[in-house]
Amino acid sequence: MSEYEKTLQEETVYLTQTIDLINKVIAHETGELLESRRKQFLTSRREMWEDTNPSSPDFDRIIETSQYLAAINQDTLGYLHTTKRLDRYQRLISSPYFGRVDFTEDDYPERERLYIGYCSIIDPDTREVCVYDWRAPVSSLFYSGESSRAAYSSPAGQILGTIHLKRQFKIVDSKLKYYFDSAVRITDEILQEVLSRTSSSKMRTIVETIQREQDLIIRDTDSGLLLVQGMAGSGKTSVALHRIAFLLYEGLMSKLSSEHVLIISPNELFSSYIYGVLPELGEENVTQLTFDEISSTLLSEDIALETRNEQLEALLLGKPSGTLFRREGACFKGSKSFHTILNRLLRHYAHQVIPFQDVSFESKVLEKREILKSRFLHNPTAIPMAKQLLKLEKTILEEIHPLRKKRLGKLMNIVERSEGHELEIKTFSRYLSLIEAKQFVRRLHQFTRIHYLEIYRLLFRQEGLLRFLAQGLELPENINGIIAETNAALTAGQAYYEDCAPLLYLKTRVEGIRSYSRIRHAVIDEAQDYSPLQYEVFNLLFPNARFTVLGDVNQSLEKNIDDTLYDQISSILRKPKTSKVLLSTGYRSTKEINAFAREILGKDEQFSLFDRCGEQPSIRPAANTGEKTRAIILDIRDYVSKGLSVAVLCKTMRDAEKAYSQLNEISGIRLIGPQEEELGTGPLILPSYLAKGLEFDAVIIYNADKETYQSETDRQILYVACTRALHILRVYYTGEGSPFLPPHSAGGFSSFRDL
Ligand SMILES: Nc1ncnc2c1ncn2[C@@H]1O[C@H](COP(=O)(O)OP(=O)(O)OP(=O)(O)O)[C@@H](O)[C@H]1O
Repeated sequence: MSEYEKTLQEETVYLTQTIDLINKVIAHETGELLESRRKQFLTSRREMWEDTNPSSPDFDRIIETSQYLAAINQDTLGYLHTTKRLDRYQRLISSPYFGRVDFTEDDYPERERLYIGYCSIIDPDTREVCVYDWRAPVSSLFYSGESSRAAYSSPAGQILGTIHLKRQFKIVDSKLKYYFDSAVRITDEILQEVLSRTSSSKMRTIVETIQREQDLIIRDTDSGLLLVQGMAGSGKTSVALHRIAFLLYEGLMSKLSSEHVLIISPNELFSSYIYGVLPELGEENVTQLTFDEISSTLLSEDIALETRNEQLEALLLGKPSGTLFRREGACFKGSKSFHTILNRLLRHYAHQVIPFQDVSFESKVLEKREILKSRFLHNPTAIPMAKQLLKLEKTILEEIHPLRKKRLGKLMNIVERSEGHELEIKTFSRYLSLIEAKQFVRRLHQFTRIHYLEIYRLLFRQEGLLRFLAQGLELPENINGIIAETNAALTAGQAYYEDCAPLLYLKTRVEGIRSYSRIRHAVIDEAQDYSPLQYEVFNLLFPNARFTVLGDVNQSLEKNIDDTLYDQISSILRKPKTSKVLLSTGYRSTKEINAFAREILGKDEQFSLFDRCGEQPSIRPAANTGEKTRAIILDIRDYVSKGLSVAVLCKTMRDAEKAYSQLNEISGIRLIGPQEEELGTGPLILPSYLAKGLEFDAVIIYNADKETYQSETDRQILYVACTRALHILRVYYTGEGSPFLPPHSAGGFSSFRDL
């Protein structure tokens, strides 16, 4: 028997013991715990019905019943918690762990064998840990370490020691298929195997093959702001989700739970794509919101909003020169300069625009306008403007309340003396008093009621105001056009997507929004899609949160940005400890696809290519649309027959609709638009911006011609589209190809004509 077979046998014995143990735990929990929880739960219910009369209107009884209800809720939660845990154990039986580390702690002679799995398994009799949760401090030894000397942080401090072995297992249906050993670094073999699988419409967990640089991000607990720049497919989203699972596990002590965590996601398709990951990691799902959803919740009562997808369609359609003005406007309204202008606008509004007036009652001045204004402006407690004015209003109304009573007496005298109301002196006097009060309140509201939307409108409506507030700042070349166009849209009751952030900023500053103050950790994925002003909004909306911000400056769709983005984010979010990490290995695509995408980008980026080889991407010029359509149909049918997921990616929705009209004879093919929330199965046609963050076994670029992909931002869109492919990439065009496509000969990429 070889050494390998001997070890395999030994490990099989440990596996059998572990499975027996899981069965013992299940039996223990089912038999004793579950039964006692069930009994407890039934007893509480029975007691409630016997001891109380729930239909009684008696107040004491209601309190009594609610106490019972609280107890029942507690018992129900306990019962559900146990059934959930049992569910997890049942699933663990098929694969209880995936790794092992042998470690000797300094000053202790014993060599410990630590098995690592999705969750801890503890012997209920001996309390011995047989499998450690991958998030436990000691499990970090499995993922980290370049040398045999290693350390992990425990509640008691740093534990130093020596790693003797790292072993990875492939266990399927409770059977040990094989294992790999390495001295210090977990090997690539299992990662190779995982990455060569076909994709599905749902994201998978990566617990078994988390790489060292990813693990450092997942386990970072110090940073108030963690910034991650990572190339396409480097695992940013996966790492973000595993980090949430880790923080929730860690947070058991600090009471961080799923309702305190929020993911800002690029669109609903993406949200549904990642929806299953946290439950698979044994955690509750956390709230996911798109920027559109935040805007809609907070602004849509006041104004009709353009969505991000609508904005992208408008920007991407047509020639870049045709949309220059809109692009300039969008860039300006998201800029740091515009943030300064908004701050100046608020100050200007408070000092110059709010029409403070003398408050008089019965022709006697009670409050001078100068005094009111100065009380408002010298407000040491940073209460938002609108709230402060409401406070002022309340004080004034309280002040005139006794005066109104006196005034009613006077009015009654007047009415009594006048003719025609002898029989209704009291009623008529009250009526007159009410009219006077209404007039008074209306006058008061002229300076105590302000609205963020009016403030924003003023910026574009009042001639010269924006230029006045922009003194010392650089304005876009087409500023007059931008002002006129924005004014027209706002007057028509519409806001462009790029106006949503300024409106949210003003609303939050003016009214003070508390809706998201419970959030203690915010994860922002696709960080490059947000402007500096949007980050200012995040900062205001989530004042109590730490942030994990992940992005790729090369995947911006409508603007050119660079690494300085992260410096800007850091200076906006201003957290005590900020860390920046780079992920430079792409795991999604084959080496060939990654190399192809890198050529499209044309930058000398520090990418390292993970060594998973596959078919060369092929560039396929076609003589005409008919030839192209026939070739694509053949491709799709071939991939579908092999069980691969396929996406035809176009630049815009309009292009996608055209492609669909030509390819709709393929059975089950679907056109995915912005309203779609699920990817489902079967071949798909969609614009690249909706495919952001997603992946497919085979990607077909529908029309990579010179006309469609010509600007620098088009280059990035093409890069995003190509990097969605795991195994196969085919790029079609008619006419002249985009200048960004790698030359066939240089890249060694096969061409349709050469085949
Ligand atoms: N350590 C890993 N082990 C196994 N698979 C991994 C690992 N890291 C990443 N992957 C896989 O690589 C693919 C890309 O991951 P992910 O979507 O998280 O990357 P990303 O950086 O967010 O990509 P993009 O920026 O292109 O949206 C996924 O299929 C993911 O499962």
